[in-house]
Amino acid sequence: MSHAWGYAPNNGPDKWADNFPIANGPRQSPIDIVPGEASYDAGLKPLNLKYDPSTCQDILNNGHSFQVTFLDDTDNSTLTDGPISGIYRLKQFHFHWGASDNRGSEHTVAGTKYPAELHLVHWNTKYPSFGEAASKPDGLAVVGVFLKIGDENANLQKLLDAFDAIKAKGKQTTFANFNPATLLPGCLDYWTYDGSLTTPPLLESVTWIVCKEPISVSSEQMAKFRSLLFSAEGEAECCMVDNYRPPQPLKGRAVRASFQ
Ligand SMILES: NS(=O)(=O)c1ccc(C(=O)NCC(=O)NCCc2c[nH]cn2)cc1
Ligand SMILES: [Cu+2]
Ligand SMILES: [Zn+2]
Repeated sequence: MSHAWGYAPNNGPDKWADNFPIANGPRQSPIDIVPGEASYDAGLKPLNLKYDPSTCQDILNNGHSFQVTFLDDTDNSTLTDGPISGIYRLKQFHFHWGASDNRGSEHTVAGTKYPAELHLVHWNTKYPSFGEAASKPDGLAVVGVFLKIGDENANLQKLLDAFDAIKAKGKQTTFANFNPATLLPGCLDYWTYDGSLTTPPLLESVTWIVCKEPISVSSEQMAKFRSLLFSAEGEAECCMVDNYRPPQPLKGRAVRASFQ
């Protein structure tokens, strides 16, 4: 799928409003999460994530991230409870990362940037499909998990081992029996707020659920993320790095915490 938008100076986040005016909308993502300004909500339930590895389909380089896509025609891999009502199905997960370890996440915590951020994308089954749900205010729920430099992450390594087959934009390969739950932190305390997709079309349909606890990634593993390309085969090679949108104005939104 070809795009005009990207992360370069000529087509990056500061230019997206030209073709997607919602970029300046009232509920844009990501945001800077300020823990001291989040309000504890005792009514928030624990996250209930139930993933079936057999729904894992393939891994692809879509030209702005790499994505693992799931079969979403059954309720085998779902998100329930947490801040949402009803059943949301897992569609895909992907990451955002930086050119160096000091940046890369989309959400920030009191101004702190992490080297990468995982997004697990789910859609509300009250709607017939992901595409339909993506245009509804309660259509999507994305679980965000920060990556922090530390021990090598063996579960993450399973993804990185597939990178040689998806180095360039448009490359895709079968990727079976991966359990995304292995990428979740031990503690599922979270912040939640109403937001949007962080890439065009920037639709304001996302209930964001950002985990407080990061997972680990080694610096060598981060270097492997940066070996992917924004460019397609035959094009001038352009490393896939800094594929993150910076924090957007809160515009009066409340950020709730599931923990005290
Ligand atoms: N970062 S994030 O807020 O979690 C997020 C951003 C975009 C999408 C999305 O779904 N984006 C449109 C779309 O329909 N994507 C499929 C077609 C496509 C375009 N480019 C690659 N695949 C999903 C999650
Ligand atoms: Cu795309
Ligand atoms: Zn994302």
